[in-house]
Amino acid sequence: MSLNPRLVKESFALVEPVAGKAAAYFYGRLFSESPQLRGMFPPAMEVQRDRLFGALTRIVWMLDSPGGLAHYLAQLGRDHRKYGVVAEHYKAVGNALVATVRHFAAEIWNEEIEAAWVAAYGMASEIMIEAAEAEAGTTPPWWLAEVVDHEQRTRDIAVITVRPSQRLPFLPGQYVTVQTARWPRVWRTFSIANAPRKDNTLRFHVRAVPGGWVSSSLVRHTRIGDQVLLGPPVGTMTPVDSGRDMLCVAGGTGLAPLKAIIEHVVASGRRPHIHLLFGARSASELYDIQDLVRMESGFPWLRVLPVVSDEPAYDGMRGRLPEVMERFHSWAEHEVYVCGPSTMVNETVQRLQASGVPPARIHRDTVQGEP
Ligand SMILES: NC(=O)C1=CN([C@@H]2O[C@H](COP(=O)(O)OP(=O)(O)OC[C@H]3O[C@@H](n4cnc5c(N)ncnc54)[C@H](O)[C@@H]3O)[C@@H](O)[C@H]2O)C=CC1
Repeated sequence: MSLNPRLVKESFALVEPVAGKAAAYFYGRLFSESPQLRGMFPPAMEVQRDRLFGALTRIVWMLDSPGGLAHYLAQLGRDHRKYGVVAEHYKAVGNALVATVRHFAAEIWNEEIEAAWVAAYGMASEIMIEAAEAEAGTTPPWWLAEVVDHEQRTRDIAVITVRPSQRLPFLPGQYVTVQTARWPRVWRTFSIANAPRKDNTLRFHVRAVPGGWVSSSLVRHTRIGDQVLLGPPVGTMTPVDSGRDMLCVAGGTGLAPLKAIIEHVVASGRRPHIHLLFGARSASELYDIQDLVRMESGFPWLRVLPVVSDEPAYDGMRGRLPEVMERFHSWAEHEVYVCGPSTMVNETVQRLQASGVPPARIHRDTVQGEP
């Protein structure tokens, strides 16, 4: 059996347009064949279904770039330790996955395509299992952390500081999954908003989104002294030490990882010029501006530029972030970091590329928020 990315992609193209149905079919197969696995998943499966497809789509489209894929799969494998996943569970998942693609790509299905899927899944699961096993014994599958600070910055946004009971090593710009006592087995991702600290604390910028179980629980129902669980750090938007000046474009709580990156650069002793565009819908939503102004006054090479999009009376820089960004000089020589709502990130990245910033100097990450 050999890897055949073309056959996998061609058959997956028939599944993608019916992603919702396919995910439901997949979990139906999985739980009917292995009912003991149901308890590992949250009671409500909607977000889980989207995640499955998000990950699967990413894997399928990355099959031609083995280096990036292996890195992604290794992170995924390490992250899955927190669910209690062990090697034998992968077989059940593989069977359900192949059955699902066979069902939805029935019109073109043949032995060759089946072999391509079995080979691709075998390769992917092997990398995930090996990465997970390599960490067993040295790194915990998840960390217990105590909430040591909870600042309500707006009605919906809180800045929360936690201290894990064991050291949690991470790189500035990475994110972790968080589980609260209120919603067992429901994990949501949040970026760590600080560079690694001696006291081992981590900060999160959390907006309670409508229908967001974990975010609402963190913003509205969590108090100092409460405990949360954290998954291992993941993400590839980390600072590049190229010596170039930097542009950071932050939409709302997408500020979190960019603040960690800036904190890291400031502490490194390097002196690049950093422009931080921090966008919010209204002035009152510029929830971290005081902290940022403090950072700016301690590091003269940092310029914080608050931008407000939806408040005509705002007495400062107004407009949509991707457009405001273009009012300045060219960013073609900068290292650029972008984070926020996905539509904002996509448009910002497109405009940067169109204006001549090479893709390799544009750094972004795809963090899945709630709901
Ligand atoms: N909390 C965290 O740790 C992290 C959050 N994120 C993501 O960041 C986002 C933050 O959301 P909110 O704070 O609710 O932001 P928001 O909806 O309040 O918007 C923040 C800024 O982005 C701009 N914006 C929003 N949609 C836009 C669009 N379609 N085109 C151009 N500009 C647009 C707004 O004008 C505003 O300046 C979420 O999608 C979240 O998943 C990403 C990484 C980490």
